[in-house]
Amino acid sequence: MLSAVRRVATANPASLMRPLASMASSAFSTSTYAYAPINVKNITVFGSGLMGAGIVQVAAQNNFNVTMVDLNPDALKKGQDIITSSLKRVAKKKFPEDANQQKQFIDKTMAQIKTSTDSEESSKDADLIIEAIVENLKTKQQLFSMLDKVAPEHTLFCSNTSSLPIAEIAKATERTDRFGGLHFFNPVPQMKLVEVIRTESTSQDSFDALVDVCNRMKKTPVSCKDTPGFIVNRLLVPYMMESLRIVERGEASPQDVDIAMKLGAGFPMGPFELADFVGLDTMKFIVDGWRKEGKIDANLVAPVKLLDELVAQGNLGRKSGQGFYPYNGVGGKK
Ligand SMILES: CCCCCCCCCCCCC[C@H](O)CC(=O)SCCNC(=O)CCNC(=O)[C@H](O)C(C)(C)COP(=O)(O)OP(=O)(O)OC[C@H]1O[C@@H](n2cnc3c(N)ncnc32)[C@H](O)[C@@H]1OP(=O)(O)O
Ligand SMILES: NC(=O)c1ccc[n+]([C@@H]2O[C@H](COP(=O)([O-])OP(=O)(O)OC[C@H]3O[C@@H](n4cnc5c(N)ncnc54)[C@H](O)[C@@H]3O)[C@@H](O)[C@H]2O)c1
Repeated sequence: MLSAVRRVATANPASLMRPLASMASSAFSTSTYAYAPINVKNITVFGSGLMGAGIVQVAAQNNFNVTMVDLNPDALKKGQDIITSSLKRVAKKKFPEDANQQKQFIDKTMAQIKTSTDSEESSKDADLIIEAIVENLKTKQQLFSMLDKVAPEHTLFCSNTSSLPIAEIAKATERTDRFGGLHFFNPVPQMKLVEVIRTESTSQDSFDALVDVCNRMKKTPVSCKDTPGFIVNRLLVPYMMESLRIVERGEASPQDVDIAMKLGAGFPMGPFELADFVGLDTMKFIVDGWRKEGKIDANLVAPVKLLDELVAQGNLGRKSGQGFYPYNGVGGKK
């Protein structure tokens, strides 16, 4: 086994997944598809917020037919604004001297995207449904339980959850073999990584189809078991919580902690800038959820007043204009 792992470790990322996937299958049930493996073309994304909008954009940029669903037209408009603002940056890089080409690129990408508040209508032609709604287990379970009754039998279901057990979300459906996790990173258009999570019920064909979608989105997929925080967040949560405690103990300011981690550890953002970027509400959902679940050292996720107070005041970071730092209307730092 070890020599096999060493052998694949030198392979390029795309092929790395297949050997890992086959090795991983020894740790998971290899129940075969009840339905023919599918070539995903139509993707429906639930949630048009920070992450849902980014996932929709990247899918549309890579020629998937995409439907973006949220609760109301205002939320959908916010998602569309996130996408157009990002596409302008991407277009300027792709066609630096050609405003006409930039406009064509943006218009073509936006034409691939449908928006809707009708969950049932938006699911009936989906090959893959990706959920990126609020980080709340009950809400996610309610959504998938409803979708399981209206989506085609072959449709794959995925959650973009940062911290919730995929198996817990999946158990609200009758398609646990066609259910996995696709954990994208923020900002989705810029971050190459996607964590592909399989539960003990995810079939090999479903897992392979999800890896294929990541590759077609020009992402670099890694495989992980359905464990708290998967890979990145399992390491990120303790680091960010200890950053909070450094400030809570009066040992350093958020600004100096951020500067220290950027200049001392080479991070692109310090922990407080990152928390404002991700959203303090999402952060609190994650930490409170892990404390309740009790699967990791309770000290790592003990409550910190500073975070709880900011969220209680509605200071959620960039998305609300104020978090650890103040922001102007478009989410940039003042
Ligand atoms: C302290 C509180 C503790 C609370 C405790 C709770 C703990 C919980 C922790 C878990 C959180 C989990 C969240 C989630 O599950 C997992 C994640 O997503 S973690 C976040 C991962 N992302 C990052 O770490 C981002 C790090 N930051 C960066 O990479 C960069 O800062 C940036 C965001 C890319 C911005 O880069 P800058 O250099 O600052 O600014 P630029 O504007 O120049 O951008 C650089 C480059 O990127 C392109 N770009 C940026 N944003 C976009 C976009 N939205 N769309 C398209 N392109 C974008 C930009 O055009 C530039 O391109 P270039 O010119 O360089 O080619
Ligand atoms: N923010 C990040 O950096 C980040 C990164 C990776 C993963 N995630 C995960 O992605 C998910 C979304 O996070 P976000 O930051 O995009 O949140 P967000 O608050 O920006 O967006 C959530 C969206 O979901 C919508 N929504 C809520 N309930 C819904 C429902 N029943 N049907 C349809 N839409 C619904 C909301 O209206 C909102 O527009 C969470 O599970 C989070 O853990 C977040």
